[in-house]
Amino acid sequence: MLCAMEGEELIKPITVLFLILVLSFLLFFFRPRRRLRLPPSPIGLPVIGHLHLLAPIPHQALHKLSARYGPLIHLRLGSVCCVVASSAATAKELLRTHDLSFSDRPSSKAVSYLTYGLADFSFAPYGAYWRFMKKLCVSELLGGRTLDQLLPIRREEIVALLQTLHDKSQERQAIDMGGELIRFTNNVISRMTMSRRCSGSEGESEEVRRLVEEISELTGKFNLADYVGLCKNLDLQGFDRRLEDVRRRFDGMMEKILKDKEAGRAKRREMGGGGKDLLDMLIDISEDASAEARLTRDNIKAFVMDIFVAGTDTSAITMEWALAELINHPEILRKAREELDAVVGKNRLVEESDIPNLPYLRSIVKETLRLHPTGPLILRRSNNDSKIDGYDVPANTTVFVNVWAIGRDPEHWSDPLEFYPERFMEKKGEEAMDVRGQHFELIPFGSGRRGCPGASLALQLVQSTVGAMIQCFEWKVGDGGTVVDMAEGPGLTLPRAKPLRCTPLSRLNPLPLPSIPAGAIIRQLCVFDASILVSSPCCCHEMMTMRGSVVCCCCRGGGGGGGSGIGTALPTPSLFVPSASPKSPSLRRSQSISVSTADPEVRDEASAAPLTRRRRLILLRHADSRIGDRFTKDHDRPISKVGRKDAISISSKLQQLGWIPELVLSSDATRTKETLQIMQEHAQRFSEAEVYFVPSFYSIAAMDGQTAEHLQKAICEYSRDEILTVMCMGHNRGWEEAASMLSGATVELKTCNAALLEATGNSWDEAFTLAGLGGWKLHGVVKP
Ligand code: HEM
Repeated sequence: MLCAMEGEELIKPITVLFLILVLSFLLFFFRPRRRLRLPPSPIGLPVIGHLHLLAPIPHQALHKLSARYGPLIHLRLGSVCCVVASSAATAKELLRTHDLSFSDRPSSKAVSYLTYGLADFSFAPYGAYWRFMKKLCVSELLGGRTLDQLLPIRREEIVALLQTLHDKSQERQAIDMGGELIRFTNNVISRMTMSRRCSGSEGESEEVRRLVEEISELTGKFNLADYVGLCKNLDLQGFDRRLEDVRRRFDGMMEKILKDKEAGRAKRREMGGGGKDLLDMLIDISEDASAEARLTRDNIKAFVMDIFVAGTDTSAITMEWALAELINHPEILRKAREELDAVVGKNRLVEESDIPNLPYLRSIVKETLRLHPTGPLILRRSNNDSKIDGYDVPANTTVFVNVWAIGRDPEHWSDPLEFYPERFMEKKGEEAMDVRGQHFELIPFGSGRRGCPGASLALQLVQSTVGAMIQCFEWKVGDGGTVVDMAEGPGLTLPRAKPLRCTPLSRLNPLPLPSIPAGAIIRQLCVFDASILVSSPCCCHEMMTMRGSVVCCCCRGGGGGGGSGIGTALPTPSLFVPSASPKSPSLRRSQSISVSTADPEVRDEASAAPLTRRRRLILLRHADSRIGDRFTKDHDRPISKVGRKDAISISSKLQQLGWIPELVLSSDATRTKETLQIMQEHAQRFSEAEVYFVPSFYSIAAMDGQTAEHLQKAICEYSRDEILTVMCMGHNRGWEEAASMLSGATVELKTCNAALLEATGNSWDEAFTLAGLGGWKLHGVVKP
């Protein structure tokens, strides 16, 4: 009886469990399935889907399809599900509103093989490694500080290019400008990356150039194996053999370069000092056991490949299109030359530091990037299901943003096919339209997390080179033609269908070339090593002390200004310039630096007229706060006793330095409000500022990588052009991340620390546009 009872009791739970399992199984398989609402799509063919619709030039074909089916369309390329965005609004939805969901890139057999299994940066999946590399790119490798240090390389290569053009002009021969410009950008990138040129007698450097061409071709070519499942393991197009050959050659060459580099580093260590290129910085980080992520040898090789592939053709082809447009528009060429003659004159070569005063030249480059974006299709991949414009975009969808089509959208651009730089100068404020991902009707460098980290370098290079070509030469169509053919050819980077052949005629004879002092490159390359910093003509007039001696800090603004390199530093003991990288020992030093307390306006000495205005941004983290009880929300935590003392101290120090804000934008959290209140009570001049509490400052600081852009928007919205000093008060991580991203240095902000940043521009919008990420000058971090 007892046994029977126990048996029954046992059977009951098993039966119930069984029923639950059966029910769950039935519910799962017969659940009402939500039908996906995919974007509109043309009729596809079996197996290949819409592949046949992409010929002959994908971005043009996609543009035609979007004109018929709308700004968001759905395609099936073989077995790969894709969506294509062709309007500013849909691009914004994908790249800003849903940035995180679309922050991966699709991979292909060629990409995966050539990048050592996605060990690079451009195709690395969005995750910890990519974030580490992004930070490194923005703050060091491609940041403002590094770009300044490598300025002499760009200047020297421009001079070499002009000299070549000048020599050829004497022979009155038509030349292949595309070829000259690709050689030029390869030389710049190659010297910045590994201190070698890509032309001349160095055979292996020539090989780099050939390899870059082949890698770009292979990664951009359509491979059936990536799209049609049946062909996955077949090599119908003979790709595999070429991939193996290219990778073997690239790897062999990189191994040799790395070995040479390692030998050179060992020698330099023995002798002390020495310059650093990007490869040195990468090796430093790979050897740093305390680095956030460990860089492997494959990571380094793959990153070098990225920089070459992403950075050379794109910039060269942009310059080629700009020149072609100028030759076809002599009136625009004349106006640009007049601007250059008025601002720069004929006795010296245009410099990067002249660019802020050359709005027409900047507009020409913007107009070129609008009509001829050398990344015509941005490629992303969704990592989860999203809703865009009311349509479903499932996870794992390949996304194309048609930048080329967006730049020609008549909704945003009048006479969109006209080359008309004036459109950026017509209405007040429009001239400052940003090309770096803020205005979605013009996104040649993409936008959001995966936006181009080389945009500042590319703009500096393209603007100054196009400026120099306009300044020094008249241009004629080559081989007897009268108009340059503007047809596009197939390829990832919008190449021209026919090479640009033209004849340069020297306009200034002799060319106003600067004499480059021997050792100038060493001085710039070795800027991390103070022992090699010596006096030499320098652009900036600010000095810093390093290892006891006072030297020019070579901070911003190009060179050739002719100031003496040696001067006297102002004593400002409470300021510390954060190291370029806390990870890399050679970049870890902190130095005292002078802070300009002068009127923040840059003046043309001859006319005493203001040209561009210095704009100062103080990023202040709130003072120390008390841990609240369990009923106090984080937002409402008050500041502590130490915080009070610190707030008083920081207000005195900022006042002493003359960094007094006219506008304060502050988070509305209790601890930031209280910090400001104490500062205002203690230092009268802080209470004269206009104050706005911006609630979003509290939440944005917790979001990964978004604070800098958010601050830019808030400042442009709340500030007026005549306000020259703005203080933004908020929280970490966002505040120190924004200070690092804007300045290109690694900035640490403890509570009540203020980062002092400066950029120039006639408006805040212009200052942000011109400086970009990494281009703000960091004066230092003030501590209580
Ligand atoms: C006119 C010149 C250039 C143009 C038009 C251009 C355009 C672009 C575009 C459209 C993207 C994709 C952005 C996105 O997904 O939102 C990109 C990514 C990238 N660019 Fe550039 N670029 C140029 C120059 C450079 C230079 C000079 C470098 C470096 C030396 C560079 C390095 C990169 C890298 C590493 C990426 C991948 C970023 C990532 O995946 O996170 N680019 N570029």
